[in-house]
Amino acid sequence: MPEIAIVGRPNVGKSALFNRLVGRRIAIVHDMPGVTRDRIAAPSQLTKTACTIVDTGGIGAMLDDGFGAQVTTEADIAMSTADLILFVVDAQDGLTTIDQSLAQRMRKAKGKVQLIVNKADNAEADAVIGDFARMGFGAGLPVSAAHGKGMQQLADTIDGHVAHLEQEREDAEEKVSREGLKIAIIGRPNAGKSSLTNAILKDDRTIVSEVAGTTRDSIDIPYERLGEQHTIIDTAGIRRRTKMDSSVEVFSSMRAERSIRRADICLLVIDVAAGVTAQDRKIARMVLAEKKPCVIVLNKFDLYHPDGNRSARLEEAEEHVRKELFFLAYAPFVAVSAKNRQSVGLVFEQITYIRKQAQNVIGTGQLNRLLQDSMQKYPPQAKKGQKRMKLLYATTAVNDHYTAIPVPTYVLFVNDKRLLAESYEQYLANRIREHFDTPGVPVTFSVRSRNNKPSR
Ligand SMILES: Nc1nc2c(ncn2[C@@H]2O[C@H](COP(=O)(O)OP(=O)(O)OP(=O)(O)O)[C@@H](O)[C@H]2O)c(=O)[nH]1
Ligand SMILES: Nc1nc2c(ncn2[C@@H]2O[C@H](COP(=O)(O)OP(=O)(O)OP(=O)(O)O)[C@@H](O)[C@H]2O)c(=O)[nH]1
Repeated sequence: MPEIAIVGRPNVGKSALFNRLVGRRIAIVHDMPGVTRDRIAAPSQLTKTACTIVDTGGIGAMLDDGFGAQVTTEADIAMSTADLILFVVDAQDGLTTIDQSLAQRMRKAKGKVQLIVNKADNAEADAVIGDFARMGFGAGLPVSAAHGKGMQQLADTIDGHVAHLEQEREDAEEKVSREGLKIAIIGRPNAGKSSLTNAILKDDRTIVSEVAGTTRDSIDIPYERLGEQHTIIDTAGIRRRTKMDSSVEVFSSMRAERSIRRADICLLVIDVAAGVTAQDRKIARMVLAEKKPCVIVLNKFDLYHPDGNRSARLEEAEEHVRKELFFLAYAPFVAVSAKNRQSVGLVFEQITYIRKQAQNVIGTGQLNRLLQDSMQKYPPQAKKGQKRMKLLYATTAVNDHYTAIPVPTYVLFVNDKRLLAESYEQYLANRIREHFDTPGVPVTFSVRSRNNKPSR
């Protein structure tokens, strides 16, 4: 559901406006540290379209170092999470320096900022409205939350914006259904990528050969499966030329990288008979770096201790692969024999399951509760002489454009990101994984604090 955030310095009337929009009379108090979205977000009652109104006021209160920092943090949260920001100023106070610094901060999100001039109760107030235009967000919409003035125009503005978003989403969905799921088949030369592609397509459109790196080029193969559109990106090796022998691996990893970027999901083909090699690890790291959904395909399983019992072999193979590719722990794996077209259906079972589970994006309220709860159970350790890491607020940012498999980034707003240890981040990631079953999709964080620019 689209999110409309109300941002502004203290006392401009954010709560009053919030209450108007959500149809509540009583003011909401923000006296709890670590307020979660539940207490400050509510469905809009005034608009035609369904959306959530979020009052950011109070989120930054935990910072206890002045409302300047508080308001800035709230604006940052709104910018990274909201679909539309209602930037509220006070017609009776006129333009203040805090308004101006907020404006400065929000300039990069200009397209989604709507200036609201509140407390425009009467004609006198209208006189100062022109001043606010200096901030660069237009003249602003004059309203009076206290008297209910301008509420219809405000509702119309929000509706207009939501309709625009809806159109964008529909266009993107249409594109996805047209193009289908883009599946990159990657792996080192000779792992069996072409064989897997053929097994999937059940014909011999690509040439399979005994020599490493024989396939001509990476190719996009559109095809339909059970009424669903897919595109297979077959990242084949390169033509083997004698003088190029030593660079075969370099070229193939460049190709792999390009394919990974374009894909919605990667099938990382491992020649299980040969074991995980340095090049497999390199390609796996590319998948992780691009934050792509992934299934590990253990190919040539027919050659892996063929006489042993299947489940024991599988267990052993899994142990090896998990150990070698520990950083790709989110990726489920399947053992197949592409050449014999064995178990190839399992690959699609995984893809379908991943796709289905990925549609359940965690709600902000749930996420905040889970993380606060996790932090209470096992609080972050403070190093000597250092502050303890505090989580102000967490939210989920799904990659901007609609994709077949959305990959969320968990945005954590903390007091100081330098206090967040990698092991602690891992702990939080594991908690998320435990509670929200999204196999095949990486759990990644973007950690922000007011002292530092976002870097992760
Ligand atoms: N005259 C007038 N007063 C208003 C209007 N809207 C809000 N107020 C008053 O302004 C004061 C602050 O309103 P709030 O809604 O609490 O402001 P806020 O921005 O949420 O404040 P913080 O919670 O401190 O961030 C209250 O005394 C409101 O009654 C308005 O449209 N006109
Ligand atoms: N035993 C066995 N051999 C396989 C299997 N899959 C592929 N192979 C063989 O492995 C070799 C390489 O297979 P390809 O599909 O050409 O591998 P590729 O990854 O596309 O190779 P490049 O084009 O070099 O990147 C061929 O000889 C295949 O017959 C399998 O499941 N079992």
